[in-house]
Amino acid sequence: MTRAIALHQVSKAYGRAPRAVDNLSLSIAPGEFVVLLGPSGCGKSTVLRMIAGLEEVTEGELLLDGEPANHMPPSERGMAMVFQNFALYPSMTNRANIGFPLKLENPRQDHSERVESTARMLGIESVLDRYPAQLSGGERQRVAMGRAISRRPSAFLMDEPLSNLDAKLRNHLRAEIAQLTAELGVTTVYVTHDQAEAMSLGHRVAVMRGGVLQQVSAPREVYALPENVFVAAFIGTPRINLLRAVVHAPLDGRMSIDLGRQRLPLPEPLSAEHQLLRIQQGRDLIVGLRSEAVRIAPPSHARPGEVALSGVVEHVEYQGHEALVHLNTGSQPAVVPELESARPQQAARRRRRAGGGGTGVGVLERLRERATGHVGGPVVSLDEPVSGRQDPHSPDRPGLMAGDLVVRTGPDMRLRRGGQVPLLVDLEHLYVFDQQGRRICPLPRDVPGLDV
Ligand SMILES: Nc1ncnc2c1ncn2[C@@H]1O[C@H](COP(=O)(O)OP(=O)(O)OP(=O)(O)O)[C@@H](O)[C@H]1O
Repeated sequence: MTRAIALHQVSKAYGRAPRAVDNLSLSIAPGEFVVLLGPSGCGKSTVLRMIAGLEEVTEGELLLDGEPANHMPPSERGMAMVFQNFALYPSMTNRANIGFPLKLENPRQDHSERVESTARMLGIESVLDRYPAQLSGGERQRVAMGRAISRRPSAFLMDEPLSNLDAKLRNHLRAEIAQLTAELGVTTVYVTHDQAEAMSLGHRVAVMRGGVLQQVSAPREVYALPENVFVAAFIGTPRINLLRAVVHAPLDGRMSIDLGRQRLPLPEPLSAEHQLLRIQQGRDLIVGLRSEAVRIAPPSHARPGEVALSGVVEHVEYQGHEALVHLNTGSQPAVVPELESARPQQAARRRRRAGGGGTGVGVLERLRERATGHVGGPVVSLDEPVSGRQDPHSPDRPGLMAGDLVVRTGPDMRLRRGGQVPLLVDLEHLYVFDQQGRRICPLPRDVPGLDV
């Protein structure tokens, strides 16, 4: 039988260090495939190990099929773990490795039929009588999976099972894991720091940072409706363009978003969501534009909802099937590591107590200051501002950086470095994040009293 797994406000502390997992709540339905995604050290494996019973829960409650399970011994949980390092017994044949858990459970029974049907499922019948050292990495990981499956566990817990394999094999095994877990219908919790893997495998993806759960949603939703700037920046390749911005809302004129040297005029009549941006007037905000929201085309080609910008070509990355064009639009990129606190609510309260929160101090300074005592620390290796590298096209505006926007084009578009190109921005795909890095446009679902 497959299991429901629920964590209620679960925390894990190792000694006096900041909590490795902080107040995490997550309910996983029987048969569901949930991926825990986040940068190294964010607490993913610790969550998995608490579910397995290999790590004690410091605070909060773990429920298995609705029953409290904080103190249930691992062997009674009926779960199987698959790790990154295959951990097979080198002196046993692969057949004996797969059959080992069955033998432990029931030493007198003949398990050969179960071992062979498991091997068939994984396409490794022909290597059963070899030893692990005689296998390729992919075959070894299949044997490790076979060992986990053979006992017909009620849940699979997989900790980066593919990260030791080369890219081609990883893609191949990824598809196999998806198929296998779907066929078996077993609840699966899968840990990875690879967003592409998470997006392709999970029914839902749980994004963590600094021990704190940031968002749990279906893959499409984490991409299309990231709850904060950290999730927006962690999911998607190339990374979302994040630019510092200010809303400009004159009483007698058209509302626009000021990106530094250029403005994005909001289409009229204003949508309800764009209307609400009026209250943000004058505050430091962050605009998010995924590469598919911007295209290189003249204003005369604008479709409804598209507005014109321009940019200077800094660099073109050819990728074969497409090219990524790095442009300078005269705006200032927002720096992600300090942008979003792992605990936005607490951080906001602290700032209010300190009497801050106005518009006098730059958002980056405040966020950087907040990040100093932060459990997560610097967690993403995203672009830092390059000191001393100023916009060569705007000598009167020191501090502006080159290459603030990345746009996708077909591989054949001829672009000259330093040349000016016209851009069209699709405002349907515009994200706006507030000073705490929370998404405010499109509106979050949980805004009380608002129905737009
Ligand atoms: N046994 C332990 N004792 C002390 N600290 C630990 C222990 N295990 C993990 N930690 C700390 O807890 C935090 C979370 O670690 P964890 O292994 O869960 O992260 P992770 O997201 O799985 O990282 P990775 O992707 O690198 O495996 C880290 O700061 C780590 O150093």
